[in-house]
Amino acid sequence: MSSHTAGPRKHVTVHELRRMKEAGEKIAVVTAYDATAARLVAAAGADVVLVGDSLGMVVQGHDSTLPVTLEQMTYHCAAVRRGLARGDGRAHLVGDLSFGSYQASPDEAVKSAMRLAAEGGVEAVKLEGGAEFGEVIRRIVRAGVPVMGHIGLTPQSVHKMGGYVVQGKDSEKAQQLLKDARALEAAGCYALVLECIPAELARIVSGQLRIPTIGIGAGPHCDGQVLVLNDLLGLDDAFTPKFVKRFGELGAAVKGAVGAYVGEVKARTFPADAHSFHSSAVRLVPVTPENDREEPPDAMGAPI
Ligand SMILES: Nc1nc(=O)c2c([nH]1)NC[C@@H]1CN(c3ccc(C(=O)N[C@@H](CCC(=O)O)C(=O)O)cc3)CN21
Ligand SMILES: CC(C)C(=O)C(=O)O
Ligand SMILES: [Mg+2]
Repeated sequence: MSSHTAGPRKHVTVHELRRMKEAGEKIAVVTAYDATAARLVAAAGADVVLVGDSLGMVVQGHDSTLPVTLEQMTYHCAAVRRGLARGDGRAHLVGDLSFGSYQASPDEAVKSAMRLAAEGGVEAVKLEGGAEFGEVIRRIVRAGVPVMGHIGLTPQSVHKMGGYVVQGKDSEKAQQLLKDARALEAAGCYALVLECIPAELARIVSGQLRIPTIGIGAGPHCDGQVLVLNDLLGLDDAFTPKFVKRFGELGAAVKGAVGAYVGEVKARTFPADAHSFHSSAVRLVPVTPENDREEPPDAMGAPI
């Protein structure tokens, strides 16, 4: 039944994602920003790895995704691609187009998408926006790069939305969102992220589209789900929106492990002999005027 426990590890393509929707198999998407994380999430069975521009907040410490550049997205995508290359090659890799890299003109959007594919090694790009991006999407797809759409709460428009708030709550906004979803499918998107919208609306959108919907804060009726890796690992106590479930408490685990290391360094129990290198030849190092001096005493005043 579940394809990640047994069977061939064939690469997840845009066609495979469509097949999964038709077969009613849920799609699991998770972010990664570096090679180590990519290797771990792929080994855990994620179908799709997303290099999200959320790295601006998670990795760079900004309070929005707006400062992230295409250069930086390319760098992180390439690192994730190299991490995936060390695994079984099953996961599908998508990278976010950064703010400012696709909005000004279709020509610039095509160039940005091609750079992320060529240098970053992604097989698809994701961009935020509704029907107004139809032309941009058509042009990128025509250039050979699959496009994942993203509507609802679109973090690159945080100032337009007036904050990170749930979208599509009244029937007029819900109607508009459904129209956008249809337009994005018609423009050639192969999948669509629905972020922070009512579960009832996400259910209707998912039922009306033939392309898979990937929800984050969009309820259980989407064809797949996406979460930021750091959020699902429980690495950050400060970021706790309603849609995040912590599947681990790695923040506490990290503090525990690093605290133990610090304690052992202070107590002189680390490094032990097992972690040290030895060479009997070193005693034969000739004593010269330069190295013939007493070792400094340690802080306790004892000779080392
Ligand atoms: N670590 C991380 N996880 C993410 O999911 C994420 C990022 N960063 N950065 C980019 C965007 C920003 N995102 C956000 C940020 C905050 C809320 C938030 O505070 N939502 C409120 C909703 C309030 C309301 O409208 O009722 C919540 O309580 O969930 C939602 C999405 C999602 N993305
Ligand atoms: C949360 C997902 C959908 C995203 O766009 C990101 O991580 O940047
Ligand atoms: Mg993003």
